[in-house]
Amino acid sequence: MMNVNKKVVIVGASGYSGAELASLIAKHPNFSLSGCYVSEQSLDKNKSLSQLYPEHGVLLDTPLLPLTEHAFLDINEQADFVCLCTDHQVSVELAPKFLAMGKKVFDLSGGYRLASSADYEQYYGFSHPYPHWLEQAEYGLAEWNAQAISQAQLVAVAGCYPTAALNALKPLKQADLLADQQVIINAVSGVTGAGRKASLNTHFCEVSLAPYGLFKHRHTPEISQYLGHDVLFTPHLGNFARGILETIYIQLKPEVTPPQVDEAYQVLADEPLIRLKGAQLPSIKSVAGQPFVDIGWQQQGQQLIVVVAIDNLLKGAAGQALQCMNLACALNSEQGLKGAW
Ligand SMILES: NC(=O)C1=CN([C@@H]2O[C@H](COP(=O)(O)OP(=O)(O)OC[C@H]3O[C@@H](n4cnc5c(N)ncnc54)[C@H](OP(=O)(O)O)[C@@H]3O)[C@@H](O)[C@H]2O)C=CC1
Ligand SMILES: CC(=O)N[C@@H](CCC(=O)OP(=O)(O)O)C(=O)O
Repeated sequence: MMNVNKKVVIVGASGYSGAELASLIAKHPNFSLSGCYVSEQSLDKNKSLSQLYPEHGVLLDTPLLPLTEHAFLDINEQADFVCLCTDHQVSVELAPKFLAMGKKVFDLSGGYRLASSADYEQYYGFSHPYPHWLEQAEYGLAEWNAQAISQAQLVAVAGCYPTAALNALKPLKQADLLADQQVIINAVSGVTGAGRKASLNTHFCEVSLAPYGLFKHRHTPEISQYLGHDVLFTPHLGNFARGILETIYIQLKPEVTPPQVDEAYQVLADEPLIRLKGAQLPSIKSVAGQPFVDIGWQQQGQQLIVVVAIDNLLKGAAGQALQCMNLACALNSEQGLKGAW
């Protein structure tokens, strides 16, 4: 094993993706946690992570520090990598500060994922203040952009729904099997996808199974941009804690045969965190709490239905962020992930 030892800071460590990432870092042979931060006003400041997440026990007996001016000085001195597990606009403002210190930044939000400033206005509701960094950011879709991720100073870790959709669709696009029609993606996410903060939509008594964000969800341009194909994406919130399942409806080009589709997926056959299921269809149960992407498909004539499942907090957030950090250190991207399951 290479002699790598990187000190990692997590900002937003009390949130669902931040705590998951802290737990992965604490167990990783080449990384150590050098600081876990929350906002200056946080109700959780100075609590320990294990107080909030007792399931992690002493492993995360580390304090949640407020991100004060002094904290920035500490981070400048101590950290190699900074992971932002914060809301988009918080990440947009924080990233340039850490980049100016020369840190490598791994942003789990959507703040640096899209190429177009106009898309930020339309889908995120703000005008992007740092187009220079937007241009520099590399998209953190580990299996598809490893070389760029390994060199980048700013990695915009891919979104949860896009991670599932892109791994399911890019093999078909790359093999030129998709007809021109829009691809239709129906997705269901568990409630941890909405983060830890309280809101009426995620209240236990309110959660059911319901669609949201029709035509305007911010993951529509993210999937289209990195697939190079139009998609109609509809997310749903389901009444379970974690996991994403997407059912994807595809019109294939004329004459495309099932063996050609099977062959297209072989591009992912050697990826340690991707499990190709063929005609066996994935479910949330087989991926929840695990770092994998499960992909299954069935074809009838020129219609293809692909079903893909991931855990939103692992492959959809913290697990993929860890893959990107591994790539930045020339480690195997699954280091600290695969052996644990
Ligand atoms: N949950 C998921 O499945 C996924 C989430 N993401 C993205 O990752 C990011 C985090 O998501 P998630 O973990 O769900 O969010 P949470 O709401 O669970 O956590 C947000 C964290 O940010 C902290 N925080 C808020 N404001 C600030 C600030 N100004 N400075 C420092 N820390 C701050 C919060 O603590 P406090 O408010 O107490 O300060 C908390 O620790 C988001 O951008 C989300 O879109 C990406 C993929 C999947
Ligand atoms: C269930 C739920 O609310 N999910 C979130 C998406 C999860 C997420 O955090 O989005 P990013 O991957 O872009 O960061 C949503 O639809 O806004």
